[in-house]
Amino acid sequence: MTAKIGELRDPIQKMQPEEQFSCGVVLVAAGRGERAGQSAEGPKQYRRIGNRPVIAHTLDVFATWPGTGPVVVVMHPDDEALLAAALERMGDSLAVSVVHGGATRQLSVLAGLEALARTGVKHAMIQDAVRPFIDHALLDRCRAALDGGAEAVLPAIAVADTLKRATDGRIVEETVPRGGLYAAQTPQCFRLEAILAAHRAASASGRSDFTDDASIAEWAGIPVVLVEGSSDNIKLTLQRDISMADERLTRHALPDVRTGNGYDVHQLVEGDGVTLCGVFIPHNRKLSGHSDADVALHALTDALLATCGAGDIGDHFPPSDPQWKGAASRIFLEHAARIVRERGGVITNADVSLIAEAPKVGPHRQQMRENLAAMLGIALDRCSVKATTNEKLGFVGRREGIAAIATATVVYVAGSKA
Ligand SMILES: Nc1ccn([C@@H]2O[C@H](COP(=O)(O)OP(=O)(O)OP(=O)(O)O)[C@@H](O)[C@H]2O)c(=O)n1
Ligand SMILES: C[C@](O)(CO)[C@H](O)COP(=O)(O)O
Repeated sequence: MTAKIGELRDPIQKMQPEEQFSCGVVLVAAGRGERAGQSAEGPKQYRRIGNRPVIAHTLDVFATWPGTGPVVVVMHPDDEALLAAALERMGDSLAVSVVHGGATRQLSVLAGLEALARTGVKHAMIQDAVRPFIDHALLDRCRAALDGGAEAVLPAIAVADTLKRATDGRIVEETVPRGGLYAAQTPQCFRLEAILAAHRAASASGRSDFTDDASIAEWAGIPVVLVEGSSDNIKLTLQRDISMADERLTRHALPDVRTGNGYDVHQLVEGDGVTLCGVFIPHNRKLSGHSDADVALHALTDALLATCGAGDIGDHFPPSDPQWKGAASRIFLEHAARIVRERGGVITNADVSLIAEAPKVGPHRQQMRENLAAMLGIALDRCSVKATTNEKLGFVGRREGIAAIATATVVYVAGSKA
């Protein structure tokens, strides 16, 4: 993703034609994170949790949510390099622009809203960069309230602790009844025109100390509707919040191991040999197909694509396309491996079973495994080729065709785009 200060791409380009919802995001990230303390990685929004900057996790949630329109990131002028590095792996799924923030959160939000207003979107979600644990269900609840006509939507959770008021933080004065009290979260969502007018008015009247945007709406007389927040949606405020977030994403995260399977069959016709796992084996038949009909590589290509929901071989290489006539099937497998890697996948195993009465696979097995290892760029002991006859049963038994079954195992790294 490349974004320059002030640059903003057309927000509508991301929208489906039939989609009425047009909502941009203001992501405030211009704070100094003083309560969290100093760090070599920069202010808290750039600290690494789960091996990625906090802000990248937050942006990821919007990048994968279908309602997201243009995003304005509000940054501190000193953080240009930190932000550029954080955005580096985001890909092109978001239309991001960047503006400079102000001395308080309120002023930063105003700068973001002014930029977002230039895109023409109807709604704005205002989000703290330091709340990386928002989720799609929460965004859906906010969207439903906006779709229902709300001018201002506040995700919040009912206060669960008993509340005390104390004079100097040491001597309790009273217990505050907690009924009807809620802890405010972000994203706080608004009809853009309404919240921008409220923010401008607040600023013009000399106020710059509102700690959230719902309170500016309240101040301006805009009714604020509550939706259920999420107890996971904490704001990373102190060092211990950052440590806990890192622990949650790194140490306790299950490895994202995925398997995909693939199956393919090609007919045997008169010919002089078959190609299996890239090895040509002389034979009195050949496999018929649009490409070189390497049934093993086709099954493995499908298995790899299945680990990241990337469709099947026919989606990428339509049999109707003349350029694939007679093509070497390694092109298909290498393409699938590239897609997996681009999405953060590490291929850890490739297993192919061939089902054929003839020719004999055994003498070629080692070469086939070496071919797979080279095509996938992985170690030989992660590649397996097996063969069996079909005990003379069915179409394989009648030597009318050869079938292949493949299983791919891929580990996707935390924060990958798969
Ligand atoms: N002048 C400011 C202050 C805050 N924020 C942003 O508002 C969000 C919530 O603010 P907070 O947690 O208070 O962050 P900081 O102001 O950075 O923290 P601190 O008060 O500890 O310095 C953060 O994403 C922060 O980057 C901002 O964009 N501009
Ligand atoms: C906007 C906010 O995250 C809602 O809870 C919060 O008000 C930010 O507060 P801070 O004073 O900037 O930490």
